[in-house]
Amino acid sequence: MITFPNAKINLGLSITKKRPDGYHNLETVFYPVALEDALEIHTYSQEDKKFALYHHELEITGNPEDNLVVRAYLLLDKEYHLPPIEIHLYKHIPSGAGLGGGSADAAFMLKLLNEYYRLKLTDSQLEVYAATLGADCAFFIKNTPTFAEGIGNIFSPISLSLKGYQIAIIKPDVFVSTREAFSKIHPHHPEFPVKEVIRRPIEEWKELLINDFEASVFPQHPIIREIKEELYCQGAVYASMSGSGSSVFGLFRPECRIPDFNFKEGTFCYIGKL
Ligand SMILES: C[C@@](CO)(OP(=O)(O)O)[C@H](O)COP(=O)(O)OP(=O)(O)OC[C@H]1O[C@@H](n2ccc(N)nc2=O)[C@H](O)[C@@H]1O
Ligand SMILES: Nc1ncnc2c1ncn2[C@@H]1O[C@H](COP(=O)(O)OP(=O)(O)O)[C@@H](O)[C@H]1O
Repeated sequence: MITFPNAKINLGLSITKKRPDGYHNLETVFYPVALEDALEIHTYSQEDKKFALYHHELEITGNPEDNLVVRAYLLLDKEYHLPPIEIHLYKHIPSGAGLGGGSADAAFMLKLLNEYYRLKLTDSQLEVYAATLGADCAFFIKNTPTFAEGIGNIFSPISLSLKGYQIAIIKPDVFVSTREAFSKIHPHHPEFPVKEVIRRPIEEWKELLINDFEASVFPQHPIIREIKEELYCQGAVYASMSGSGSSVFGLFRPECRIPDFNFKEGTFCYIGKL
């Protein structure tokens, strides 16, 4: 059985408070994007080991047992004693991009196992499992535009549709550590709360909708700021870094002709429709 975990972007991201447990409270809108990995599982005939993971295309660092799809499988296996499985992960969403690719893979693995082995878990139950795998992982269970607060795990649905808009996602060949990005933030409540700005016309977002990580990440990696500026030069109605970086997305009106970008070699570029 096969499924297609998709990326997300952050529309606005305010870091409001450092918590006693070291994590931070934040406010953001997660919006799904059709940039997809492919994830396939089969029951494994060789019963001497629990799983075999094969990944294809983009590289993922780390040991197989640390891969989030494996962690998702082992989490459900602990409760439901699943058969051994063979996993094929075709990676198209760049890692460490602020696009939530690892979290999407994990959430889609939970949904896939639920269907394949008829576990009859509800979305709410799947969200509880997903939340243990990563702060933004549970978003991908329902996978609809969502306002997130708390550590990024308390959700309320929002009615926001960007249907018809085009999106460009550009990721330069630089790595931003989420943990390090948080350590450079001075938390504060925003002048214009994300939840309110998002209800305004998209033309107003450029001045009002802010990703707090940009202020700390741009000075260290000027290339990310340059990409954002280029997206505005090319006609984006709104552009921003996603999550803690290092990708930047630009939203373009349906009728806008997106040019062929000419970024440095090693830069990831995706153009699609919302
Ligand atoms: C901050 C966001 C916004 O979208 O960044 P991106 O991952 O998308 O870039 C996400 O919520 C991230 O979610 P996720 O990537 O799952 O975070 P985790 O693995 O749980 O945490 C990585 C590290 O970031 C820090 N962290 C994470 C979330 C949070 N609310 N406060 C934190 O301080 C912690 O130091 C933690 O060890
Ligand atoms: N299935 C997976 N896909 C991508 N990264 C994974 C996966 N499993 C574990 N990881 C690890 O998670 C880290 C963060 O990846 P990812 O979630 O894609 O980035 P981000 O949180 O910036 O959106 C990577 O450095 C990688 O080592």
